[in-house]
Amino acid sequence: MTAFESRTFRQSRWRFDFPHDPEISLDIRRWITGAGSLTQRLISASGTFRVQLLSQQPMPPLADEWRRLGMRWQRPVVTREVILLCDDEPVVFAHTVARPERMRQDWPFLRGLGHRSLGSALFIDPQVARTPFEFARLAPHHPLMQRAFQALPALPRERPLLARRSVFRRAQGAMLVTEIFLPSLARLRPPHQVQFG
Ligand SMILES: C=C(O[C@@H]1C=C(C(=O)O)C=C[C@H]1O)C(=O)O
Repeated sequence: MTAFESRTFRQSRWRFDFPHDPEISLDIRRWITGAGSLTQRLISASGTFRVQLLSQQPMPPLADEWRRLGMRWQRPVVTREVILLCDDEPVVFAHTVARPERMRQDWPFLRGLGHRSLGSALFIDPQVARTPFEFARLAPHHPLMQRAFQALPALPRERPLLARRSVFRRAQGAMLVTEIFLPSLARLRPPHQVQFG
C-alpha cells in the first residue's frame, strides 16, 4: 500500500459508533442507523424503486475489507456493485463482497440475483444473521468512492460521504455489505421501521 492509500484508509476509518456531527440531520441519521432491510425502507419512502446492477465478478478485496470476512490473506472475492434508485434518483451505492469458496451452498441466491435487490433475498431467509453496523465518512479518494464517481459522474467530488457496512452470515459463509449514502437521499423521509413481506 502506498503512503497515499494508507492515509486515505486512515481518514475513512470504520468505527462502530455513529459519527458525532450536529450537521447530520435526524432524517439522515435515521436512514443510516435504521435496522431491517434498506431496500424495503426505500420502497416505502418512494414512488418507484429500482436496483441497477453495475457488476458482479471476482475481484481483489479492498485493503480495509478482507479481514472482516475472516480471510487470512487477500485473494479474489465475489464482488457485487449496484446503485439503488428511488424515483430514478440514485440514493445508495452498494458494494458487497463474499468469500468465493462454498458460494453455492452458503449464498445460493446470489448468482441469479441480477437486478433484484440482495435485501429481498437476505431478509426473508431465517438462516441469515447480521452483525452490528460500522460507520465511516469515506474520503473522496477512497476506492469505493472512486467507483461510485465512475458510475455516477454527476456526483459531487469534494465531500466525504457517509457509509455503513455489516457482515451477513449464513451457514459457513460471510458477506460484507457496504452502503454509501448519496446526497439525493436527503429528499426522502425515512419511514418508521418496516418488515419485509
Ligand atoms: C442489504 C440490503 O440490500 C441492498 C441491496 C443490495 C444489492 O442488491 O446488491 C446491496 C445492498 C443493500 O443496499 C438491504 O436491502 O438492506
